[in-house]
Amino acid sequence: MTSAASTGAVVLDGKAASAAIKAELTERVAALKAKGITPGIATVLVGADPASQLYVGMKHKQSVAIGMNSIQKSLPADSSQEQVEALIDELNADPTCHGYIVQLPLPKHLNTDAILERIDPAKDADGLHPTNLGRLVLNVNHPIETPLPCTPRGVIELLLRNDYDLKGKHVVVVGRGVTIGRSIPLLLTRRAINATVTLTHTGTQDLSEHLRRADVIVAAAGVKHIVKPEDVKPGAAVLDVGVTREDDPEGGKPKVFGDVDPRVAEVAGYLSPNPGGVGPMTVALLMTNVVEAAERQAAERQAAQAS
Ligand SMILES: Nc1nc2c(c(=O)[nH]1)N[C@@H](CN(C=O)c1ccc(C(=O)N[C@@H](CCC(=O)O)C(=O)O)cc1)CN2
Repeated sequence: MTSAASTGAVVLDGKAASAAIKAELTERVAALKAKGITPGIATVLVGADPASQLYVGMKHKQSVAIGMNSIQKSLPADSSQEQVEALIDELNADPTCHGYIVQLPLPKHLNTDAILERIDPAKDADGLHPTNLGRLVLNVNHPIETPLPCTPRGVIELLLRNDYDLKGKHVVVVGRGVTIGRSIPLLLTRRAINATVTLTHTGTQDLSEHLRRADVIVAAAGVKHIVKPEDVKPGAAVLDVGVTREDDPEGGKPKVFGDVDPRVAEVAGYLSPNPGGVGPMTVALLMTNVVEAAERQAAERQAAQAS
């Protein structure tokens, strides 16, 4: 655990936590390989959005580094719904692929919901298939543990790996997107965690008042610096998840901003940097979801052989 030298806030270092997860996964992948199963992860990228290309590239590189088989599928931006769905069918049928994601956002002409719904729920590495989200709502983990959305899982893992106890804490989530805002309250309120959650969004009245009551803030609205230092209770844990890209008027690289004003470091007790906080955890938990899918397959194979 490190403190930001000038502020005293504990830095929730996502690079360090994800490195620890990847070291653990490397051993689990080796154990699967010893049983004749190489966990396979696939990504589907439609179009050439630079940020999506970066994220898909990171997923591929890190999966290979821990010994997984990585399959990268790309389609042009003007692909039809049928072409994307045909690729989904191909991955559903591919026995070397244990889990995969469709990189979001998709080009606007495509029906994202229909594409996500076509993914085999057992291979849904993002945990965004309606069956898996429904199982999360119902809190059912039998006969299998449902794949959970990666960023919410990453936020919680980042806190737990920094010995932050969420039990009884009041968490205010900002943002109502399905990848984080809508799903993280369901995880935080599980009995094993026992936090209490307020879900806010850009339409919330008196957002500052809600934020000031929070022990933990998860900022995932995608609005540059929506969380200001005066909104944060001294000592609170603040996790910066949102990303806003602004073009450089001078033609340089786009500038990247988080949802949290950097001056929050002067007030917060714990702060996840952005970059270097929740982003690396998302990738680590994605790989975890796929390794878990391969482990389930290994267990099923063993059970079939025993019977
Ligand atoms: N199908 C999905 N699409 C998207 C998801 C997702 O979980 N599933 N989340 C985001 C993008 N994302 C993963 O896909 C993602 C975002 C950021 C990072 C990350 O590690 N960022 C680095 C900074 C990288 C840089 O800009 O140089 C960091 O925070 O340190 C990983 C994954 C939207 N789409």
